[in-house]
Amino acid sequence: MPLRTLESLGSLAGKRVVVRCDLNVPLKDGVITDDGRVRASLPTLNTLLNQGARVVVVSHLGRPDGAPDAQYSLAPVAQRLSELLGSEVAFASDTVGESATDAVSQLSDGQIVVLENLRFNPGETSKVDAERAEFAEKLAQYGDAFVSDGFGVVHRKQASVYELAQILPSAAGELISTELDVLDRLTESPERPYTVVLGGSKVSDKLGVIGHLLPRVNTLLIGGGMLFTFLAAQGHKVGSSLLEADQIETVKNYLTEADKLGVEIILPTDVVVASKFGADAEHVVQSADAIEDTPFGSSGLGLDIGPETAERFAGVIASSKTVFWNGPMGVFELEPFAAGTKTVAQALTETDGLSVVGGGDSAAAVRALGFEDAQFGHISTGGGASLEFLEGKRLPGLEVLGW
Ligand SMILES: Nc1ncnc2c1ncn2[C@@H]1O[C@H](COP(=O)(O)OP(=O)(O)O)[C@@H](O)[C@H]1O
Ligand SMILES: O=C(OP(=O)(O)O)[C@H](O)COP(=O)(O)O
Repeated sequence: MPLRTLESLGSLAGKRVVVRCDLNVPLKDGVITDDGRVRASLPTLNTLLNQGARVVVVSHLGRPDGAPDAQYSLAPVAQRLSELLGSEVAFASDTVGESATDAVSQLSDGQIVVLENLRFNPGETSKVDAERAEFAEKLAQYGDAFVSDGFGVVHRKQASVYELAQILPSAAGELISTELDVLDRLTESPERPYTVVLGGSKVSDKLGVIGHLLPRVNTLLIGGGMLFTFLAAQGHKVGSSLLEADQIETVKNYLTEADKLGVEIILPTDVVVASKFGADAEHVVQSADAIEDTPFGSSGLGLDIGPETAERFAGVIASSKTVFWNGPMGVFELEPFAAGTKTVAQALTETDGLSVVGGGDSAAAVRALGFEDAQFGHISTGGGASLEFLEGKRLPGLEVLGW
């Protein structure tokens, strides 16, 4: 079934429309360091505002624990949205309380409010269906219709993504439609060789997709926080690096399966090992099979792929016809550990084939390192979401919109 698009909702003039965006932007000391996801939400919001809808924006930011936590407030995001729209954006200091109710009731046609972080409420991410449904009912009181446009969360079965879409007349926004157009090209008949580059820190989330990706790709390049579980699976010690010890057996199976399928999984041969997590840490380039043999011993932690690995990855990317990349190769936010991510990004900009970068931090990384969006085939706002899409999974946030 085709995805229900905005047009299916008819004219929304004068109607209250709840819009689920993914405004989960990186923040440093309360300042947005990359506003890509806010910009990506503009087409749908402008379409609705121009129609004269009363727009109620909901989003999560970070992973707070189901209770208010000032460091995850959406207030700076509402401010940035106002600057980008060039008009006033109201902000409610709660999600379904008095402030939200007042702010929504005061909206006139063509006006917009951002409600506080959805994940300040335990119902949003609850594992109990009835709790999510109850929270969705509360959100539904603010809308006559629902537009789902947070592509980065369509793989999450959460109240504002799934249950809310079942309560109100609902459709996908323009961002979701655009994202799916590009990602469809990667799933239907990707030009080969097809390479997927994986890194980042959401290791347990993303290790799970590898099994499903293996039959679809020619080569997998593994960097970022994910690489240490692979090294451990090969029997190497990884010091204090990020490690998912309970995934080691699964990773061993991936390595065997890849052999059977003739898929190459390329692991780093060298790693940048640091004395601690910080920009001022001492650091050395070390062979990936001897991470603990540095002056930092078992307290050393791998924070980037090494230069030999980065060059090897760049070579594979250059000779690929389709490349999808999710997850920075290292802690790019700290200058000493940004080189691997930069080399990989540069290689993607130089490939003749289709290059797609996915993920909030990956997109932020390429921009922070000085690349332009136009140098890539597509920059997706969703990392986990696009990976799960590419592995052929049914995504709850899309299924509920008819897909
Ligand atoms: N070796 C590493 N150890 C710890 N964190 C890492 C490492 N490599 C990359 N990261 C971190 O991964 C984070 C991004 O991961 P993730 O959220 O999975 O990516 P995305 O948002 O693009 O999907 C970045 O903040 C980066 O600092
Ligand atoms: O940043 C996000 O995903 P991504 O890091 O996979 O791109 C989305 O906002 C989803 O956030 P979540 O992984 O906390 O559900």
